[in-house]
Amino acid sequence: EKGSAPAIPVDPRFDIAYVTPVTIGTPPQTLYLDFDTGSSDLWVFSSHTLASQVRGQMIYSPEKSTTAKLLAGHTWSIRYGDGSGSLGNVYTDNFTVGGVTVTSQAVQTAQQVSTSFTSESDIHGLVGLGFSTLNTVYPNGQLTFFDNAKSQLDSPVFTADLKWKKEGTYDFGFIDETKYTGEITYLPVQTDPGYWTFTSSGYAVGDGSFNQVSISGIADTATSLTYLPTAVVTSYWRQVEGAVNSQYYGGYVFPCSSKLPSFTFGVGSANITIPGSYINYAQITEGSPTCFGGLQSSSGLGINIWGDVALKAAFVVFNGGNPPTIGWARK
Ligand SMILES: Cc1nn(C)c(C)c1CC(=O)Nc1ccccn1
Repeated sequence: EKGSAPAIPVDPRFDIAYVTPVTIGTPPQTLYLDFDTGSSDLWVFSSHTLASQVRGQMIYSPEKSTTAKLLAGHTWSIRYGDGSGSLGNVYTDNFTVGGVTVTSQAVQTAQQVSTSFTSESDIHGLVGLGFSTLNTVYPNGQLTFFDNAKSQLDSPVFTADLKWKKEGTYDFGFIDETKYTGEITYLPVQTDPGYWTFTSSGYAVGDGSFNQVSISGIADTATSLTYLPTAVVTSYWRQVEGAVNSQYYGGYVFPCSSKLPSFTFGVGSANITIPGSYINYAQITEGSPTCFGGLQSSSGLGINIWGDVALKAAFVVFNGGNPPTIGWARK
């Protein structure tokens, strides 16, 4: 079995996130969810979510699904690294993405969500694609959609082909050779504590020399920006006239009129180049001449994060085989 589903940019002015249509239950209820390789909970806005915290999101109503079953005595509560979070109860139900159906998927219904989720009406929940060890359901942790689907997939993989301000795809169970150029370079994955953690072999700014330095970080499809060590990020922004690391805005900002250099990162003996345009993330406010950078320092996060700004420059294979590996190709 294999499947394909679109990764649609939320607010194509700047790619805050990407959402993918899924159906849950019988008859099928459609929601648009943010697929997240940086977490492992599948949670949705629901008929249980506090009305004051719902603002236009589609919701899943288990009481309207003949195949929904309450997972009695189970609750969940998740806190993301950016401080956002949600919590609630758990059902199992039929869950379909791009034609691939898992018949008894744990669907975590939100009773409460934090303000950043309430304010993003285009995101109706998350599908965790990290390792199931990170799942927060208590007292028994639940499996991700990918872990449940793996055995029925032609190959135990999924791929991310995210695009700059355009619709991309998530493929499940196969590798689409038409989606990339050259070869895929596979790297080992550290699965503890449960992220897709890999080590990049270095970086270059623009057409500058390559700095061979190991950078261990997570591939995170639900994080908009890319957060790397301060030394790397300062050497990048030093090349941009007028760029400053603003306490006020919480990161590097620069004149929107700047022509940004590209950023190249090593994957084994190969490399991926992020065009400068992808690193011009957004104006700080509508119409402002000051823009916020897509490449920011990871100091204070305790982890380096290869978020959408980096991922959208590549074709990425999340290989759930034994052992798991992560594949990178140019496109
Ligand atoms: C900003 C940040 N710090 N740390 C440690 C991490 C892991 C992040 C990224 C993050 O929180 N991503 C996120 C937020 C909401 C929903 C899904 N993913």
